[in-house]
Amino acid sequence: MAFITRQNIRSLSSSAALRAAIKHVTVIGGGLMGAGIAQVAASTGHSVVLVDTSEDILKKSTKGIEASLKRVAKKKFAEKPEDGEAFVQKVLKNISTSTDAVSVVQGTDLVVEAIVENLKVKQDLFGALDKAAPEHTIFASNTSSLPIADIASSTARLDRFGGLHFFNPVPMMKLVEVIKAPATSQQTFDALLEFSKALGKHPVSCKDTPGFIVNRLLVPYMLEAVRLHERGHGSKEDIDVAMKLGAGYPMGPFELLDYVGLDTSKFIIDGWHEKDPDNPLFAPSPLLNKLVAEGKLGKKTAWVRNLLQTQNVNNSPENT
Ligand SMILES: CC(=O)CC(=O)SCCNC(=O)CCNC(=O)[C@H](O)C(C)(C)COP(=O)(O)OP(=O)(O)OC[C@H]1O[C@@H](n2cnc3c(N)ncnc32)[C@H](O)[C@@H]1OP(=O)(O)O
Ligand SMILES: NC(=O)C1=CN([C@@H]2O[C@H](COP(=O)(O)OP(=O)(O)OC[C@H]3O[C@@H](n4cnc5c(N)ncnc54)[C@H](O)[C@@H]3O)[C@@H](O)[C@H]2O)C=CC1
Repeated sequence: MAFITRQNIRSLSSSAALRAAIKHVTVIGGGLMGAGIAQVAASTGHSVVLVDTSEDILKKSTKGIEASLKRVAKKKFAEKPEDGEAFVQKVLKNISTSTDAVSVVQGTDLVVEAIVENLKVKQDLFGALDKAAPEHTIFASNTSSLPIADIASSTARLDRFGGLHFFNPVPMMKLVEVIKAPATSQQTFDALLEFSKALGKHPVSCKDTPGFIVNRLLVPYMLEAVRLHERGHGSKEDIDVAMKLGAGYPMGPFELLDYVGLDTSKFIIDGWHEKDPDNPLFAPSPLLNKLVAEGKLGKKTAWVRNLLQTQNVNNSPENT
């Protein structure tokens, strides 16, 4: 039985205040991860603005969110499909889109960045947002592999900057790694933990170390599978089947690389290799490099091709 003490009341009310504090969320990057984060935040009653670089991308992101919500609704409201449709429409109403990050952050409590895995690009974005966002706004990066402290260094709000690392597909994966960089305040860290719980996720606390917990283990494993194949020790199909049936993983390493994105996986491994060139776990893979150079990025390739086609149509003389 829990006794109500003054300390309990204090901690309950401060956690309720933190939960209440994050109402409006700006998600930057409407790709694989950003669309999922926006969907989950909107599904849990947050008001969300999703930002990307073009209206075409945002249209695709919104379509993807709608399709994913329908999958969720199909299960959640199996008995009452009409409630499922109402749920989808209600969640979509919580999401608006913009191509102007600087103007939308002016009224936001939390920025979650999920753009390309490149330190300079992330720093430039946060540097610009820092000047426009209110004092209380917390900044968080969904980076897979970059130090949060390095990204935060482009801002003057080191205490209000942390990591929120979600997993793909965001609507299905329960984990969020919450990263406390050396300068992240306890209040910010607690607010990020509370926010993750408010999304229905299970947060774990991480230090600001390369790959945090999951990717420090998962990325070397996926790359070792590629090397195993490059050495001629197994076909891609057999390696995938072996890890699914022999180790109980839901996807084999090649399926997972395809799912995460070959470009993102390459950004991660190249960045770590640059910092720690003697570590054989971080050795670049010729096969991965070749596929990325050919524009074969995995599951997202069809999405990107589709988008380029749409842009070509929109830019064609008939449409101008
Ligand atoms: C790189 C990084 O920084 C970090 C990372 O993210 S690493 C990657 C981490 N992710 C993983 O390891 C994913 C491993 N894979 C899995 O867990 C599972 O394969 C999976 C959840 C993705 C799919 O599950 P599955 O049973 O294999 O396949 P599938 O039959 O397609 O899906 C089952 C149900 O999940 C749900 N689902 C799957 N993806 C969904 C999505 N994007 N949105 C909504 N629902 C989804 C649906 O309800 C689906 O049922 P329907 O087909 O009826 O719609
Ligand atoms: N793919 C994965 O499985 C996971 C990726 N991540 C991380 O999440 C981040 C995003 O990854 P993905 O969603 O996979 O990438 P993605 O390539 O699918 O999407 C990135 C999106 O950001 C947009 N973008 C780029 N620069 C921008 C800018 N300056 N302003 C606004 N939008 C911009 C792009 O147009 C694109 O739509 C990366 O840091 C990645 O490491 C984290 C967890 C899992």
